[in-house]
Amino acid sequence: MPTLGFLKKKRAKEDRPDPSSSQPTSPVTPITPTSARTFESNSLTTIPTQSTVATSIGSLSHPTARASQETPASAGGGPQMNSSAVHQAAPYGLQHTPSPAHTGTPQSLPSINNLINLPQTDGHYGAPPSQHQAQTSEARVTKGKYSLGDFDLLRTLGTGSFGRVHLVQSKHNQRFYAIKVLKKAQVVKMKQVEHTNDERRMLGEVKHPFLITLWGTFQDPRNLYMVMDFVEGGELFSLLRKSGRFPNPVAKFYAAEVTLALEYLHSRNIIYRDLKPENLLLDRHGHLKITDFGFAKRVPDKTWTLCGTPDYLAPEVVSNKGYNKSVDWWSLGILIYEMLCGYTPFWDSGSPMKIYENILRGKVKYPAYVHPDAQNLLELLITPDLTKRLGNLFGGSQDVKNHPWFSEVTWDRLSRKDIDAPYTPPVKAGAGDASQFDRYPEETEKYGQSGSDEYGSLFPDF
Ligand SMILES: Nc1ncnc2c1ncn2[C@@H]1O[C@H](COP(=O)(O)OP(=O)(O)OP(=O)(O)O)[C@@H](O)[C@H]1O
Repeated sequence: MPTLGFLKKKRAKEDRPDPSSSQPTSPVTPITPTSARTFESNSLTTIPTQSTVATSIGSLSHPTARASQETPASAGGGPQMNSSAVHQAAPYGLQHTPSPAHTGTPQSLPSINNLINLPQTDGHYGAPPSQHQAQTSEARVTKGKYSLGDFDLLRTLGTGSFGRVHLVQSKHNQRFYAIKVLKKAQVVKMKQVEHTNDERRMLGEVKHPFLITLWGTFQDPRNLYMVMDFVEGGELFSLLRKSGRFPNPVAKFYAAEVTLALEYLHSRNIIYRDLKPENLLLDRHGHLKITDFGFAKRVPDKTWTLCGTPDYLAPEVVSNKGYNKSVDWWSLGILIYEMLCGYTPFWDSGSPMKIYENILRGKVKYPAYVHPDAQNLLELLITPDLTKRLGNLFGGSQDVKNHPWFSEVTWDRLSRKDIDAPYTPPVKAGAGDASQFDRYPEETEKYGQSGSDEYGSLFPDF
C-alpha cells in the first residue's frame, strides 16, 4: 500500500533560468580564462599529460565543433567557475582553478597546490570532535557522546523543512563541524519521525568518500542534533545557478561522483530518494559530498512512500506504484539534465501538479547543445519503462558506468579522488570559512533549554 509521505514543497531557491533561453542567465560576470593560461598552469604541475588523461577520466571525447557550443559557463560563468577553461582546453586535471585565497579575485592565477593531484583524503578534518571517538563508522556514531556544551554554535549554513544546519566549532579540538538541528515538534507534526530515525541510522552506517560523515547525535527536550563534517565549498546548486549551466565535462565529473555514491548506497540496499543539486556539497577540493539522508531508506525490495522533491520524482513514485533503487537512477538523469541545461526537464512554472503531469507524460526536450552521448544516457535514465531504465537492469550500476558518455572516466581513480575537480571553491581550508553559503536569518529560540521531553521516546537512537 502506498504511504503518504512528505513532499518538499519547493526547491530551495526558485531562481531558475528561463528554459526557452538558449543562453544561460547569470547574475554574475562571466569569466573566460584563456586556454593559454590553462596550459601554462598545467606545465607547473605533476598531473598527467593530456594524452595520458585522454585515455582516462575527463578528456574531451569530442573536442571538436561542439566545444564552442558547450561553453555555457563562459557566457554565464560564475565568479570562480572556470569551467570554460576546463571545457576549452582541458581534461579534468588540466584545468585552471582559481586561487584558494579567500580574497583572491576570480581572475587570479591558479595556485600550484590547486593543480596537483589531490591527496587521497576524505576531506574532513581528521579527528572527530572528541579525542576518544573511534574512527570506524560503526563506533563513530555512539549515543550520548556529545552535548551542546561541546561546541560553539556559529552561523547558519542552511535551512530545511524541519530545522537548520549550523557551522559549529568544537571546544575540544577547535575544528569546525556542521550540526543539523531538527525541532522534534516539527518532525512529529510533519509525520517525519520514521524518516528522521532512518536518516540517523543510514548516515551512521555509511562510509564513502562522496557521502557526508556523521560523527554523532544527541538531543535535548526540544531538538535533535546531528554532528557532521563541515563541507566548506557550498552547494552545487549555488555553483550551477551562478554558472547557468555546466559544460559537458564538468557535468560529467559531478555525475560520475554521484554514480559512485549511488552504487555504494545501492550495494547496501539503501535508496537515497532525494538527489538534487541542493543536497550535493563541494568539499574544499571541489569533490562532492552528498548530504541530507532525510529520505534515505533501506529497501531490499520495494517501497511505496511518496516523498522527494517534485522536479526529481520518478513516474513510478508520482503514480504511487511500488518502487525501488530505480528512482535514484531516474533522479540521476534529472540531475545530469539540470547540470547540462540549467533547468529540470519537467519544470513548469514551479507548480508541482503541472510538474507531475509532465513527469507522467514523459516528454523531454533536449536542447541542441546537449552532447549526443549525454542525450543517449539521459534517454536511458529518464525513461518510465523500468525494464529499460539504465541502472535498473541486470548490469545494475555497471551499465551506467559503461555508458559511452562516461567512457573517459577511470572509475577507480575517481573513487580515490585521484582526479582534480573542475572547480576549487575559494575557501580558506579548516578556518570555518562559510563564505560559500548563503546568509539566513539566525534562530531566535535558544537551544538546550530544559523542560519536559514530550517526544524523547520517539527518537531512541539520538
Ligand atoms: N555537512 C554540511 N556542511 C555544510 N553545509 C551543510 C551540511 N549539511 C547541510 N548543509 C547545508 O544546510 C542545508 C540544509 O541541510 P539539509 O538538506 O540536510 O536539511 P533538511 O532540513 O533536510 O533540508 P530540506 O528539507 O531542504 O531537504 C543544505 O542544503 C546545505 O546548504
